This record gives sequence, structure tokens and C-alpha cells, in this order.
Amino acid sequence: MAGFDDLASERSKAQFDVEEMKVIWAGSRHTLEVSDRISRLVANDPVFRKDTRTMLSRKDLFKNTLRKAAHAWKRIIELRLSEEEAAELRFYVDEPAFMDLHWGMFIPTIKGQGTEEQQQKWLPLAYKMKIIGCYAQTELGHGSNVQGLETTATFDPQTDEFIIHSPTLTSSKWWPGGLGKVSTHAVVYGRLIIDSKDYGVNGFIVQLRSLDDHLPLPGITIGDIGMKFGSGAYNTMDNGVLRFDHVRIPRDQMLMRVSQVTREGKLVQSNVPWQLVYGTMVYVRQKIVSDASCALSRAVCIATRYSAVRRQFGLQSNGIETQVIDYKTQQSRLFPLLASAYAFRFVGEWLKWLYMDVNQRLQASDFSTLPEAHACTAGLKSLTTSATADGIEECRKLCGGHGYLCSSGLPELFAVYIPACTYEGDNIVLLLQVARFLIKTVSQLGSGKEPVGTTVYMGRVEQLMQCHCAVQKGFLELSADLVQAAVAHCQLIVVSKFIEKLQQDIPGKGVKGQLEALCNIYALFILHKHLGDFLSTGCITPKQASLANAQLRSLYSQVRPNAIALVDAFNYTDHYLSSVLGRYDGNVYPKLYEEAWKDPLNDSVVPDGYQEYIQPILKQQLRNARL
Ligand SMILES: CC/C=C\C/C=C\C/C=C\C/C=C\C/C=C\C/C=C\C=C\C(=O)SCCNC(=O)CCNC(=O)[C@H](O)C(C)(C)COP(=O)(O)OP(=O)(O)OC[C@H]1O[C@@H](n2cnc3c(N)ncnc32)[C@H](O)[C@@H]1OP(=O)(O)O
Ligand SMILES: Cc1cc2nc3c(=O)[nH]c(=O)nc-3n(C[C@H](O)[C@H](O)[C@H](O)COP(=O)(O)OP(=O)(O)OC[C@H]3O[C@@H](n4cnc5c(N)ncnc54)[C@H](O)[C@@H]3O)c2cc1C
Repeated sequence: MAGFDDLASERSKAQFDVEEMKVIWAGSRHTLEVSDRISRLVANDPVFRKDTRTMLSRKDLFKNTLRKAAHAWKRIIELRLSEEEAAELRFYVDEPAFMDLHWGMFIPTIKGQGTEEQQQKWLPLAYKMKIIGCYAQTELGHGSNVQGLETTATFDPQTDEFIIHSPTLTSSKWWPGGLGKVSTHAVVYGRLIIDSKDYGVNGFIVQLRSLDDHLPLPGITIGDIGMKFGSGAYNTMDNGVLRFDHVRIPRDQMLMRVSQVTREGKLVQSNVPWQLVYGTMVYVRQKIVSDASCALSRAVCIATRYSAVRRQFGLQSNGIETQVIDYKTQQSRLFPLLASAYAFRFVGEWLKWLYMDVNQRLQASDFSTLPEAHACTAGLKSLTTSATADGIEECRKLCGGHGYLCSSGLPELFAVYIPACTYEGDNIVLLLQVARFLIKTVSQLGSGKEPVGTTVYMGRVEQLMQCHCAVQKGFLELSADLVQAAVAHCQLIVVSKFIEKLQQDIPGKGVKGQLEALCNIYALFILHKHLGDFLSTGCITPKQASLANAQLRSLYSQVRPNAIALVDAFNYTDHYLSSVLGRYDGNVYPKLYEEAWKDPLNDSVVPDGYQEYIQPILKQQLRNARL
């Protein structure tokens, strides 16, 4: 079989130990073992099939999502899976659902912003799935501007309660995942009001639905906000709308790690920075960076395997056409994305360490690295999700017409992924946060602090910041330029962390050499993409730019024989890839043909509606012709 032989031949060319690269990609032998075992468990369970998703109505799609979530929970209990294994199972089920928000936001919020007592009360309920929670911050009128939220939480000293209320239409909670149809509880962000004084935004645990009949509680109006981009995609998630009509909750349901309200209605600030109210967003943003490497690597795996199977033009002496992966234009589009997937994987590993380090410091009342953690998670979430969304679309184009078929897996992957540029913080708004951090950092440079990083990339950031700061105009006036400097700063971090990864012990024949090539491809690709910055800031000369481009082309030739092995190292099952084009066996054409006939439109030879609407036209035309 053409495709199968092509991939087998490609795999025989590998110049490095693929099994060792799998360990590098997974992070450790342990995580490789867990992800391999769990991904195959999911792949072999018919309940978790994904191939019908785009053909179901919204209601059937959602019901099937609930079925999968219940089955996943049942398997977690039956198999006594650890938290790590359960998270892997939810990841490989690969369907946005309320469980993600319950485990990925509701629980981390209680852990990060609740007191010890509140954690002891609510976490056991959440871990045992006795309640299902969501994260209700965004409103119809405000998402980016958290301090602009309008929902109120007014303290009533008569009854020792907070009254939660939606004073305006724009104060309706809007977007929270899991809210629309499933969650029984929410962490609701609202304005703390005591004695008519507004103390800003805090988090409150609010029960939304009865645990008996699941009906909304009194004063609660709740539902789904409607269909979103694509047919399957994120429509498995019940993003919801929620309004409160003077709903009362006990005082002890305000999350009080940051601030406390006493029985007398006095607000007491604890010794932690108020920004911890934003802490869940930092947590999820660092996870989103790792998620970006998964999504991008998935698309690159599909496009790389297909590029090795697809032959077009270029008849060779043996009468066979050329593999499109051999075209330099295909390599110059595909290999930087392959390098980016590895780069984002490693910067995601570092960010996870940074987040854990910040949390450990918080335990010791050391808040010194919180601003850097915020800036890094915000900036890298923005950089990696934008690059990944663009990269998935590029991979679709790299697969030509077949990339546009749902059976390629790429349209669905794109549709599910692209909101990542918006949720957890609009990417531009987050880059502006990085710009603010950079301005502060540059202003402190006079105090003898020296920036660290790779010279050319560091010079680019410094020059971009100096130029902007030297102009001494207002932040808003310069914001479009400052965003440019923020991107440069984040790219510096990605390159630096890739270089640091290479300084670690990297076992396996040829593994380090391949990673060095990918690191250089990422660094030189970004340099080429932003050549204007590097030249205008004098960081490199035109001659150096030309040499860099030549080196980039040479690196593509170095990666070419290893490309299939480098994507095999992601260790994705065909079930997870969900792509006829990205199959491990390369058996593309027969499977494309087979998939086509599964479409419901082919259930009948003559389509419904033909006799009713089209045949009369033809008959009428025939009658006219005889007249
Ligand atoms: C579906 C699965 C879901 C979850 C699963 C989790 C993990 C799974 C794995 C991967 C994830 C993949 C996909 C899923 C993830 C998510 C999708 C599903 C759900 C999505 C949820 C949401 O979208 S939740 C809502 C997100 N909303 C935002 O991000 C709002 C963005 N806006 C803001 O953050 C703020 O408004 C602002 C920072 C823009 C402005 O803040 P503001 O206070 O108004 O003003 P500033 O002066 O700028 O800031 C004041 C000072 O505070 C500092 N600051 C700001 N933010 C932070 C922070 N987060 N941490 C620490 N410090 C912060 C700022 O620097 C200022 O400090 P100064 O010293 O300069 O004064
Ligand atoms: C799929 C999905 C799932 C979500 N899940 C949740 C959830 O579970 N819980 C939750 O609370 N929220 C959730 N959200 C909401 C999400 O967090 C917000 O949509 C996001 O924070 C962006 O805010 P916004 O929609 O108000 O956009 P806006 O901020 O209104 O952005 C609109 C435009 O204005 C620009 N803009 C805004 N402010 C500035 C500024 N200061 N300077 C320059 N430009 C600016 C933006 O860059 C953008 O181009 C979800 C959203 C999506 C799409």
C-alpha cells in the first residue's frame, strides 16, 4: 500500500531514538506510561467514539457529552484512577465539557481563594462529585474588564448574609462553561458592598440548582447562551447565562483567603496581595500553554504524515510522483510549526514550575515573584494560543482539499481550539499586561538590574522598549507598539527555555541533536518572521539576516529525514488524532473513500427533496422543449 510503505520508509530513516524522544515529549517515563495507557484505554472504549460529533443535533450532541462524562466518571471510580490518571482520561476523551470547568476552575478557585475551613467544607463535596461547579466571572457587559463587573454581593448584617443580585441586563453572567445546563454551584464574582460602600470584586460560592430535582433555585434565571462556532466543536459545552434576583447566601460563602467580612460587617484584608482574587486565571493560563503544545502537535502530526503520503507532480525516474514533504515551500511552512510544538512544550514545562514555585512562596508569604508569574502566564498564553490557532489553520492548508474534510480532523480541531485566543483573557489585553510589566522592569533597570536572555533576542526587546519609553507618550497612545515589545519579550522567553532544556541531560542516540535543530529552527524562524524588528533595532545586520535564512534552509534539510519520527514521538493514538490523513499506518486513500460513504447524505441514492423541488423543474423544462 502506497501510504503505508511511504511511512514505513520514512520511519526507517530516523536518525535518533524515537522511544527516548517520547520520554522527552511526555516529560518523564512515568508520564509517558500513564498517558500511553490511558490514551489506549479511551481509544478502545466505544462510548468515547468521536466520529459522529459533527453529525448530531445540538441536543443529541450534548446528551452524548453527558453520557461520555458519566461513563468517564464510572471508569475513574471502577479503575480507582489517581487524580493524574483521571485528568489524562478527561484529556483523551477530548471533548470540552462541564467536567473541565469543575476540575479545571471551580476546584482550583476554592483551593486558591478559600480559607482552610472553606476548603474543608467544599472540596470533599466537589471531589466526590456531590456538587458540580463552574467559574462565573464574565458578564454580558464585561469580560476583559474584571473591575467593571456589575453583579453585586451586598452584606446584610441583620441576617448575616450576602444578597447576590444582577442589577442590569449587562450584569447577567454570560459565557461560564458548565453553567447553562449542568452546574449545581458556581464561584460567582461580584462587587462586595458593605454599608453602601463598594469594595471591589470578590468570589462567592452560590448554589444555582436543587440537588434533588436540578431545577433552578428561587431568584435564579439560568440557561445556555446558544450555538457557537462550528457544528460539533465547543457546542458540547453548555456555556451559560445566569441572572440573580436578590439571592441570599450565608456570609461564610464569600471566599475569604484574601479578604474577610466579620459578623459585624467589617472588611479585614489578610496579608496576601488582593491580586490572588485573580489567581485561578494564572493557574489556567499556565495550563493553556501546555494545551497549546498538544493542539499544535496534533495538527502538525496530521499534516506531516499526510505530507509524506501525498505525492503530487515531479515525476521521478522511477515513475513515481514527488512526496509533497520534499518541496521546500512545504518544509518552510510545516517545520517551523513542528519546532514551535516542541518549543511550547518546553516553555509550558517551565511555566508549570514557575506557577508551583509562586505557590510555594505564597505559603511562606513571599509575594515577590507574583508580578512575573502574572506577566509570564499572560504573555505566554497569548503568544502560544495565537501561534497555535494560526498553526492549525496552516496545517489544514498544508493538506490541500482533503484538509477541509471533517474526516481530516483539522476543521474540528480548529473550531474547538480558536476560542483559546479569547477565553482566559483576550490575547491583546494580556499582552498589554506584559507591556505594563516591561515598562516597570525597564524603569528599574537604572537600579543596576541587568536583563537576562539570548543576546539578539534580548537586544530586540530592550531596543523596542527603549524606543517606546523614550518617546514618553501615554501608554494608550503607544499600546500598539508596546504589544510588539511584549510579543518580543515572550518569544525571548520561549527561545531561552528551549536553550535551557538543551542544557539538561538528554539521553538517547541523536535525540539532543534533533532538539538542537528544532530549537535553531524556532529561533531563526521567529527572527526571519520579525526581521524588521531585528534590523531596525540594529540587533543584526542585513548580511547576518541573509546567513540566518540560509542556515534555516539547511536545518530544514536536516529535519526532513526525521520528520515522521519526530511526530511519532508525540505518541498519539489514531483515536486521539481522529484523522484519516494522520493515521499511523498512512492508509489514507482507502479510508478517505470509506469515510465518505458513512455520511448520512449517502443513505439514499436519490436525496430527500429531489422529487419535491428539482424534478419538477426538469420536467417543466422538458415540456417547454416539446412545445
Ligand atoms: C475547558 C477546560 C477548562 C479548564 C480546564 C483547565 C485546564 C485544562 C487544560 C488546559 C486548558 C485548556 C482549555 C480550557 C481553558 C479555559 C477555557 C474554559 C474556560 C474559560 C474561562 C474563562 O475565560 S474565565 C474568565 C477569564 N477572564 C479574564 O481572563 C479576564 C481578563 N482581565 C483581567 O485579568 C484583568 O481585568 C486585567 C488584568 C486585564 C486588568 O486588571 P485590573 O485589576 O482591572 O487592572 P490592572 O491595573 O491592569 O491590574 C491591577 C494590578 O493587578 C495585577 N494583576 C492583574 N492580573 C493579575 C493576575 N492574574 N495575577 C496577579 N496580578 C495581576 C496587575 O499587574 C496590576 O499590578 P500593579 O502592581 O501593576 O498595580
Ligand atoms: C469558549 C469560551 C469559554 C469561556 N468560558 C468562560 C468561563 O468558564 N468563565 C468565565 O467567566 N468566562 C468565560 N469566557 C469568557 C471569556 O473569559 C471572555 O470572553 C474573555 O475574557 C474576553 O472578554 P470579552 O469577551 O469581554 O472581550 P472584550 O474585552 O470585550 O474584547 C473585545 C475586543 O476589545 C479589545 N479590548 C478590550 N479591552 C481593551 C483594552 N483595554 N485595550 C485594547 N483593546 C481592548 C479586545 O482586544 C478585543 O479585540 C469564555 C469565553 C469563550 C469564548
